[in-house]
Amino acid sequence: MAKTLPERPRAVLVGVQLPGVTDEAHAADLAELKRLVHTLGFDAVATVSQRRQRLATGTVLGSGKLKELSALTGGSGVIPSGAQGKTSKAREKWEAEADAEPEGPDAPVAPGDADLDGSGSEPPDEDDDAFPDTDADPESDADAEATAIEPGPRPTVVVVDHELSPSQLRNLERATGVQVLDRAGVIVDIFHRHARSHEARMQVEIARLNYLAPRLREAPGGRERQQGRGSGDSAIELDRRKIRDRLAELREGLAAIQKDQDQRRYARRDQLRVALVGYTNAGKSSLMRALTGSTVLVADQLFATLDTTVRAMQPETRPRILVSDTVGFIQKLPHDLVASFRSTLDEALEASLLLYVVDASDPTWAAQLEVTRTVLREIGADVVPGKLVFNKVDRLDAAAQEALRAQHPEALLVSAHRPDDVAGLRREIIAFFEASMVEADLVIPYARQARIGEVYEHTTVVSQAYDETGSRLRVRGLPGAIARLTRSFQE
Ligand SMILES: Nc1nc2c(ncn2[C@@H]2O[C@H](COP(=O)(O)OP(=O)(O)OP(=O)(O)O)[C@@H](O)[C@H]2O)c(=O)[nH]1
Ligand SMILES: [Mg+2]
Repeated sequence: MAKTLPERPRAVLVGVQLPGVTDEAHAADLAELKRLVHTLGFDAVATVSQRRQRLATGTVLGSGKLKELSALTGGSGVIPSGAQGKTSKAREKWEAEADAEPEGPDAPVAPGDADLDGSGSEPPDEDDDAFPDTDADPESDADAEATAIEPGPRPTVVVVDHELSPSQLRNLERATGVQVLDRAGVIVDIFHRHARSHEARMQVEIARLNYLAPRLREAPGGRERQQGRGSGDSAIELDRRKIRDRLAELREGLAAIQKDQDQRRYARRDQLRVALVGYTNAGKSSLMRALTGSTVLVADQLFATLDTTVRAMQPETRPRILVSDTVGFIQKLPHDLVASFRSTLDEALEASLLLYVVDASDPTWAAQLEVTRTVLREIGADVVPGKLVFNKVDRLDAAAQEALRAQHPEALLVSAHRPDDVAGLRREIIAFFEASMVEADLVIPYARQARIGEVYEHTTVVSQAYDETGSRLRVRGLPGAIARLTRSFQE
């Protein structure tokens, strides 16, 4: 069976637990990194974790841990001074030693884990293999403790749970002998792979080039590359110029698309709009599907959705209510990505109501909600009225649901998979808009009867009467929409 599956590259995860980060938070971070890596198509087969006061400037990890990591990947464990070719020797050595590596499940890491807190007696760089088991990881199958590694071919990628400077990246690549990615790089790559619409693709490319540009400047083996091309500094300079040109081209293209969208947005200004926002994988698209009957992509992946989709709630209300599905958030989201998705988000955030969708079955939901709130605050969307929606409650037992209700009496508890819950959410949404609607009279002269459809589109018509001037409609709608209709029929 396994043979029919294509081979997935194997990755080693690296995380440093900094002061102030609890064991749980650290484990959750690494579990999330594992999911990110999985989404990218790699299998995380080992985790190297270390407690440190700060990231080691040159290599993130201390020298002992770096050796341990490199033993897994077949690297030398040291940063060669410009020389190449040590890797293969180290590999031979590693192969010879591999069998001797301690690998037992009862390796003495657990006790260290328990008594490390506050003891301060451990050397800062070494020995700190204690890594809390990642049972928070929903996809956890065989989890690695420190140096434990799943049997199989040697990992070919190292993924570090921190943002790396270009030189840290280069040093780690030299020491481990394999490709090294940082968390931001993984996220950028996932975005790159999942972007569908023209706009999303352009936005991601901008973020990607911005991410790559500084790394290119100090590219690993920059010297080797220049030698290869035989053109010295100018090779990098050329690449940089190409990137600049491409960025300019992309920004121009994006501006054109956005102009187009501004127009469409303008046309929608009177409509009732609600946006689903929240952490990635919370179930926004699932709720979107359930509320609108649309077929947006739902997937157990991080960042399945990158485009804002807008659909009318079904069955259609009068006036109709538009629902937007948006890109999800994640902690340590690369800044450029937030910036490049700003316009996509802006569109959604023009909504009158934000539904903060939370995966209540995720033990870290509170931290995820905080990330969502922070990003929305940063883009100025915290002033939009919001409603907390705990999703996936079908995975919670009654006691956990009760606790959640007690903690957040204002929130709605739903499962996107239960039609009754979705109907309840729908009622809440309608009630929200009802509450902000006002009643008014509109007079539509006979000469303008052809445009009466506009009234029905933007308001609820309570009653209709005719007199000598035209039809007189009693309507309910948002104050802005009524004001605009009144004006347009008086002109
Ligand atoms: N058990 C359960 N699973 C759910 C529920 N809602 C969504 N899911 C699952 O959660 C996963 C993610 O759902 P999506 O709707 O794609 O989540 P999203 O928030 O749109 O995620 P991104 O677009 O990646 O940010 C999918 O596997 C869904 O089937 C729910 O209420 N209960
Ligand atoms: Mg989605």
